[in-house]
Amino acid sequence: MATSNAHDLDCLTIAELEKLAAERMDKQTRDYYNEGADHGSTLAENMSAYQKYRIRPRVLRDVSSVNTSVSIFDYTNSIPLGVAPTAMQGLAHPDGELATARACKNTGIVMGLSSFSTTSLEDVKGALGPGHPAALQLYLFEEREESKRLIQRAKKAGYKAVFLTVDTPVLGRRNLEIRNQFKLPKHLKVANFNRDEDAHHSADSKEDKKKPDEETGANQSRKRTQDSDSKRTPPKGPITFHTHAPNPTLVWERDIAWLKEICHPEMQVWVKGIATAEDALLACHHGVDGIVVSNHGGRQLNGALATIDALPEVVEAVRSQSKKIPVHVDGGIRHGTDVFKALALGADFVWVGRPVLWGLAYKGQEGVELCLKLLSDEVRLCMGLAGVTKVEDIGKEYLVKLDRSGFMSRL
Ligand SMILES: Cc1cc2nc3c(=O)[nH]c(=O)nc-3n(C[C@H](O)[C@H](O)[C@H](O)COP(=O)(O)O)c2cc1C
Ligand SMILES: CC(C)CC(=O)C(=O)O
Repeated sequence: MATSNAHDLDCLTIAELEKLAAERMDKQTRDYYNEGADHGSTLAENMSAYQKYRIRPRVLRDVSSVNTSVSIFDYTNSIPLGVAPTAMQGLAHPDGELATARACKNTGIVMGLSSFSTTSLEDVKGALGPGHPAALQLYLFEEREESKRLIQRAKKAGYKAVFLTVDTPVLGRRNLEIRNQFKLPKHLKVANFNRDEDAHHSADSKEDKKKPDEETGANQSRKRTQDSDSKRTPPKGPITFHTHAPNPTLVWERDIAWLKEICHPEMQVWVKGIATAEDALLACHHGVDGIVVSNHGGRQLNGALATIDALPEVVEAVRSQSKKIPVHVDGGIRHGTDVFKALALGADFVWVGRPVLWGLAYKGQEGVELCLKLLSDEVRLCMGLAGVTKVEDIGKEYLVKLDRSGFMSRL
């Protein structure tokens, strides 16, 4: 993405974008998008943990030409950053995921699409165009046939990868969502499921196919979480995120093998939601194609470590393996310097969630483009000021870490 001098003078930072978006969203949407699980300490720490690192800039290095691009899925992405999959973007703007897709296309940035999008995966891919890469985030349902159909549709539409979300065996406790009795408004639907075309495949009763009621779903989900294992039954009825996204039965051995069988060779299989070296090694052992270090933007296990703190052990574990797979990270990235720090700590690429939703709520496609442009300009500026002209040259020699007493150490 080329740096341009045209600025939106109302919005020069992601922090300003957050404020502008907050004024434009209704309470239910704002709370759903912005909250973290429980007390929100992991959500806050995802951001604040970046402040433990400072950049060691180098000078007199001819930074007249800075190349911020990286290759992902055989595509030249304009910056080492992608749009993380976030559910139900129709809540932010009537154009929803289509606006995000068009913005990704215009800025040369890969898009992650949530299974629980309010636009179908085919329409989103159509808006991105044939040469533009996308990854489908997957919640692997207990009803395997439903997931299989979704994967096959993604393959047909040209998605490059599925990102299996592994941090959601049960849904984290989001108190505002509970208090607001979150409901998808009637004019929106989870567009990849409960479609007429799916009806002939489904064994559900007629009664089960009535419009999803997310409030009832939330109650069902809470009830299922509280039930003991012996009483737990697979979800029945229409597919809603409260009932179907959490799947407590998933395990490495059976499910990764199943997924690879269905996806390969056309689509890669990644795991999203890794936070430890042990699980990174298991991911390598089970032959996944890539890892996203993530805690779901602090929306699942509150008290879990910040993703930038989990990243080094995951990178070290993956580097100890003979077959290297890419390690990406998301969570708390709000500035180009955060992107630089994550790359310096060994990430190959980063993904951003909420800032994109704020852009969408602010001005639809234009707002998402603004968000991506702000981050892009900041990455370029940071690289130039740190004395780095290529992304692959960003390494740990550019960072120091501050301990609690303010003592700085080289990495
Ligand atoms: C409103 C919202 C919805 C999300 N929906 C999904 C989802 O459907 N699937 C998923 O794997 N992650 C989902 N995520 C998590 C993001 O993919 C990503 O991990 C997280 O937003 C990164 O943190 P950040 O928002 O601080 O950038 C969602 C996050 C938010 C904020
Ligand atoms: C479909 C959902 C579970 C969406 C989600 O991942 C989230 O709200 O964090």
